[in-house]
Amino acid sequence: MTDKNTYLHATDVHRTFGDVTALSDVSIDIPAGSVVALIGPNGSGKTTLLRILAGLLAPSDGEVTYDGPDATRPLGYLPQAPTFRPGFSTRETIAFYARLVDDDPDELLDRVGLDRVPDRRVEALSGGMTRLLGIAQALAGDPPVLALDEPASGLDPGMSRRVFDIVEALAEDGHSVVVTSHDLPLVERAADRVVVLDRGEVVAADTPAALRERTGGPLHETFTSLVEADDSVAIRTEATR
Ligand SMILES: Nc1ncnc2c1ncn2[C@@H]1O[C@H](COP(=O)(O)OP(=O)(O)OP(=O)(O)O)[C@@H](O)[C@H]1O
Repeated sequence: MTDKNTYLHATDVHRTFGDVTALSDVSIDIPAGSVVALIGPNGSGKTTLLRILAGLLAPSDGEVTYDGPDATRPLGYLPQAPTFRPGFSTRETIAFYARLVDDDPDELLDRVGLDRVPDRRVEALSGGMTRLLGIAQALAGDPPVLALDEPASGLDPGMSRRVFDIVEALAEDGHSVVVTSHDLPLVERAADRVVVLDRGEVVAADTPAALRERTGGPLHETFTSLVEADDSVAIRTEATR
């Protein structure tokens, strides 16, 4: 049975890469009007799950269903390392994406704080600015579901907060937002629900407050108590990439 206010469902998702199991029987719902944060150690399967949720990678088993409203663009996606075609300015780049979905490029740039550098070539943007342009691209067309892979990574504290403010505002507007992040204080502040992955499995899925109650301390303490202290999996799988 699916909740009609849940825009995206992943059911029993399993994904392998050769002999590496990246995800094992993962089931999660991404409700409308909320932020779901995927957290977990490096190599725990967050990006793989996000890409499967975004329809960019097929699960080896299980399924993902979109149950949101009809939309020109149902889902916006920010990759972990957004790249853009060199030789074009920030505004030309976002105008390309905006035109596809009848959106306003200047508003998109303004939303992510890039309105001051419309003429800068994309190859001259800093790492953080490139990420912000990626977020603007993901927002184009106002998709009901946003899947953002580490949107605040590499950003200064002010910009990180701004990005998470955008994330929260999107949820308040009724969007479904699923986000991966290693910034646990920001996750704790912004997420309605936190899914903790470890070695491809969901080891906890709850509200930040409920997770905090497990240890009585901040989210990073719960995180540490939930995930196994062993980096051998990440090292082993790195060799097969
Ligand atoms: N294309 C691939 N080929 C082989 N293994 C892969 C591939 N993509 C991911 N993996 C493996 O799947 C596992 C999960 O990787 P994933 O990138 O989803 O982790 P993550 O939680 O996003 O990590 P990080 O926090 O470092 O970004 C890792 O062990 C990784 O090495």
